[in-house]
Amino acid sequence: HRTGRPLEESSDPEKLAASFAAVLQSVRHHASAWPFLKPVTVAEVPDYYDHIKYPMDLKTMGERLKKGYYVTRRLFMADMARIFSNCRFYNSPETEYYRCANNLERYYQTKMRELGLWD
Ligand SMILES: COc1cccc2onc(N)c12
Repeated sequence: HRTGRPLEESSDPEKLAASFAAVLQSVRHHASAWPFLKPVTVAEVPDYYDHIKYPMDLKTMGERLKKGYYVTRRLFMADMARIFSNCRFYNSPETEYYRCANNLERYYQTKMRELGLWD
């Protein structure tokens, strides 16, 4: 639960980064996060980068967070959405990957709402 001013009004970048870190941490620990924990390798998927021009993963997001890249909600939400859209673009709907993307995205949105970061 949340206390104090609604987060979306807080312009405090440190508070925002702390909230993004909390969302990222819980998303990383979700059972459906395993395909997204680190970049897809060419070894695993030789043609992946012929199809996916803007790859993203949770490890890269953690690095960006540490570097202070996520100065707005929009930047954080764009990278997270990219993880799911890449997965649903590359994989067919009946695959385990596609199901993981949908499950994890639902959980992510719930966490964002809990922190007053959604809409
Ligand atoms: C290990 O992750 C994968 C392996 C194979 C295809 C994939 O599409 N999206 C992924 N995250 C993925």
